[in-house]
Amino acid sequence: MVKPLPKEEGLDHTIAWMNEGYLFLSNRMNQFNSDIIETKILGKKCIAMRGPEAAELFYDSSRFIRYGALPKKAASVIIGKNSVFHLDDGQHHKRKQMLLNVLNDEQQIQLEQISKNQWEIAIEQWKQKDEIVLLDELEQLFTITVCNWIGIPLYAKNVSLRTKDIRSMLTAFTNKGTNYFQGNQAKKRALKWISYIIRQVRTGRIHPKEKSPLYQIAWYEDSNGKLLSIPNAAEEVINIIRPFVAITRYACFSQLAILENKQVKHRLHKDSQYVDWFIQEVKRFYPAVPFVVAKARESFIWKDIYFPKNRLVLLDLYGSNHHQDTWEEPEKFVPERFQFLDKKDRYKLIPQGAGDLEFGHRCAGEGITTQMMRISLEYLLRLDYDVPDQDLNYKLNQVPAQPSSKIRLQNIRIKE
Ligand code: HEM
Repeated sequence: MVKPLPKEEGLDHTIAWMNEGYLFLSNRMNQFNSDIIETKILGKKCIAMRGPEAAELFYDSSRFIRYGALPKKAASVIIGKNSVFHLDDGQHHKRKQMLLNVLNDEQQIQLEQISKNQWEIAIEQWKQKDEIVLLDELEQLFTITVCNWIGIPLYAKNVSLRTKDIRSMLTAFTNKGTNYFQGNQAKKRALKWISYIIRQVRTGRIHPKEKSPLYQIAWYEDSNGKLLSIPNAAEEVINIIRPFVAITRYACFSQLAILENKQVKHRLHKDSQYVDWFIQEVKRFYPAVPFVVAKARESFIWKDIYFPKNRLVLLDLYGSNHHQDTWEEPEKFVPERFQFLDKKDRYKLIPQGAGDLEFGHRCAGEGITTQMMRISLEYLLRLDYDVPDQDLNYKLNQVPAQPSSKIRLQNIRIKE
């Protein structure tokens, strides 16, 4: 027997979604006491679901495809029209392989060194200032690091503009979409910039190191043996730069977690196992990507629910990471909970997607995100500073979320 899906009254719920942000889906699921509901956003009917079983279904590529799932506006500003996010089956697998190769262990070692050098330089500058705004400083630090690592020349005079453009892309849908125009302009500038660099590589005017991300993407051939078009190659480069700079939010939230949970600092200094749990808890607890979208490949029935062909399906990432059936006291920040989580479980902790890394759409940068969070923690823990009065709250209806004050720190000095 097919069950009807609980759904809220009303023609369309886009406004409610903009008002409620990360909580939009959970609010309705809690209200209907159901982990699967129907809703309508941007005029499209969607099935929304949460929890580990839903994640397992969502990442079953025999059931779902990505092509055409994201609305065009979001697709063009956030991730580009022909990027890996939209590909399915063999084409997806081949492109994902290339990206995973770009982000391999050897590259991560290079990245570690570049990142640490940039942290040392930044801290020397912070020591000279009365006050820093941590998020702003980190955005610049991460922009320089990622460009350096990818192999993109970045001149000092352009650092502020490039950093600002990446921030505008990240926040294009913040403030109920009013930042969209800025985000779109920034994306166009970034595409022009990176397209120029790809052209320079292909015409032999720039010689990036053979294994560098820039080299690999510029010379990548698709399944038909053709090089990616220049805009498409530029999109894939931007799809590394943009999420890399997004890690700054996690770095700031780590700092917030330390400020708000005084007991964790001591253990972070002493216990590397605890550092792992802490990073996982930051990723679980604090908001990043609210949900992911796919489209039903064919009609099917799951748990007596009918999924029609082409129906949009949303997996609630934030709601899954805060679901009380999966997590004990989910609204408390408790790193120790991760000592009990089976590391092989691919469907419970899902801030960066779930399932298989190679064959599914799970985030290609998960390892790098953890690595950068660990380095950020290591350096921030070496510092002493004063924390002036400020608004450290973050809003769950602002996507992506960040502490309101962006974390102001004063009188920075290195610990004795
Ligand atoms: C703040 C840190 C990050 C968060 C919260 C995050 C989150 C996500 C999410 C939710 C997805 C989509 C999964 C899906 O569509 O089912 C994704 C995919 C992806 N991410 Fe990340 N990500 C982060 C950092 C990174 C970094 C640092 C990189 C690269 C250096 C990266 C590269 C990618 C790529 C290439 C994909 C597409 C994978 C595919 O479609 O197969 N991400 N990420």
